[in-house]
Amino acid sequence: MKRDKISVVGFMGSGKTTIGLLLANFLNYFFYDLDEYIEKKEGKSIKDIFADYGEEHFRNLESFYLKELIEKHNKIVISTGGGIIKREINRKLLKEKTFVVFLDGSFEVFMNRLEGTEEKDKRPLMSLGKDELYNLWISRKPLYEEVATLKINVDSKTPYQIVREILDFYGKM
Ligand SMILES: Nc1ncnc2c1ncn2[C@@H]1O[C@H](COP(=O)(O)OP(=O)(O)OP(=O)(O)O)[C@@H](O)[C@H]1O
Ligand SMILES: O=C(O)C1=C[C@@H](O)[C@@H](O)[C@H](O)C1
Ligand SMILES: [Mg+2]
Repeated sequence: MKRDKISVVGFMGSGKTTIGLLLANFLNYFFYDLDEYIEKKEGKSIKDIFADYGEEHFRNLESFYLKELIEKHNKIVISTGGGIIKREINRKLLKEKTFVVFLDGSFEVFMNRLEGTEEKDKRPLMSLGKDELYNLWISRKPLYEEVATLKINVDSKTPYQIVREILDFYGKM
């Protein structure tokens, strides 16, 4: 059961959406990006959800829709939002029900990859100062590690190389 559900976790800009989609295509699994799923289900952008109802409300939606996706589907890849590991209930669910890929790497690389992309403006937390964002990454890193079935360093690797590594490991499980 657990093998049929893959989740991708990591900080903003680590490549969750890119890698998750490519991985799903290789495996012929369904693909869901949790951020996009929430926006579609709620008919509102994440930025507007944060602005109108606050982060706590967004976190409630995030937990609700994560559970819904995991319960509803098999043969699925879910790319999560960067803050999914904040809540213990999400970490427990991810660990118990999915094969979790943590996209690790350097903060500078993540920030450079987001620079100049549309994604940057879509993420309310990207308006935090660089020091605050860095501290957020440092405080979250152990939580990503706690849930990870597989940790991959994504610095200086193409998306194809990363997916190949995941598939190599996944095939051996
Ligand atoms: N391995 C890689 N090498 C080079 N560029 C990459 C790599 N992975 C992702 N990118 C690029 O980096 C940017 C961020 O990637 P992506 O949107 O997949 O990250 P994310 O983790 O989903 O971010 P967010 O948390 O903001 O949703 C995109 O422009 C993407 O094309
Ligand atoms: O790192 C975070 O806390 C977030 C990351 C994004 O993927 C979105 O889920 C949202 O902007 C919050
Ligand atoms: Mg994304």
